[in-house]
Amino acid sequence: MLKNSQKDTIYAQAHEAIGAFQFDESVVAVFPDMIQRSVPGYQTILTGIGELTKQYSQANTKLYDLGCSLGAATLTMRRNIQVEGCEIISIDNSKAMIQRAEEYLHAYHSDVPVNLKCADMTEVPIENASVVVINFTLQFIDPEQRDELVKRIYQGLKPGGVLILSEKIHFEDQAIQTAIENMHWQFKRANGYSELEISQKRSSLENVLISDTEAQHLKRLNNAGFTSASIWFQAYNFASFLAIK
Ligand SMILES: Nc1ncnc2c1ncn2[C@@H]1O[C@H](C[S@+](CC[C@H]([NH3+])C(=O)[O-])CC(=O)[O-])[C@@H](O)[C@H]1O
Ligand SMILES: O=C(O)C(=O)Cc1ccccc1
Repeated sequence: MLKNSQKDTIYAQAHEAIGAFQFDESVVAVFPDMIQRSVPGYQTILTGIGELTKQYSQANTKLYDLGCSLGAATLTMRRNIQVEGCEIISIDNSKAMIQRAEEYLHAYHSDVPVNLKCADMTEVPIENASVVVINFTLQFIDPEQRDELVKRIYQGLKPGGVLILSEKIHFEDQAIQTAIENMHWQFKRANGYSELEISQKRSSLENVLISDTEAQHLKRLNNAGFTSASIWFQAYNFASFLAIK
């Protein structure tokens, strides 16, 4: 039986001390609601991942969803593969996420095999890949490990393969940062989050979600070997990059 997703009220009550944000069972239970109400453009990005999968998946290759959570990107990739012999490898290091993702993915039939694994994405080999998706997860990886991971992805991609990387970003210019961060908080208020919920979640993400700027991302992609790389979608401080090998 597929469990229904619940409304996110995790930070609705006042807490004396706010612990570091974790992808545990309580977050898993509310995750679809949480991400939808917190990330502007999330649905549009999933649609774009489907379109790019249609364009760039190559026959007899692997597609990766690194930091898959409940498998939302995996599902849209799986629906859009139109070539033979593909396999999707979906990785998350939260056991609670992977268990629930199994239920979601088995709820729909598909001929494309999905290999769901509970593992650290920095330790998973990437090989014979046509499409690699990292949808809002590089931001949770130790900044010192990011360059190496993106390099390994470049090396594991076939010529003509793509990396789709979505991230919360910040801005070098403090006035721009303040303006755009305020727009994000306004988006959350409009989606029913209270001031208390917004500020407590913000504290819990400190030192957990460590964002880069657009320039840092593009430099990392270029240094890894990608000569074609650009933002293809942005809503406030949430951006998605496309890098083509
Ligand atoms: N080292 C790691 N290795 C593997 N997974 C990790 C690691 N660190 C964190 N995670 C996992 O990365 C996911 C990030 S959520 C991705 C949304 C999804 N992509 C979506 O399209 O719905 C984004 C967000 O919550 O902002 C969580 O499930 C973590 O357990
Ligand atoms: O909620 C936020 O402020 C975010 O930055 C996005 C987010 C969404 C889901 C889990 C963690 C962070």
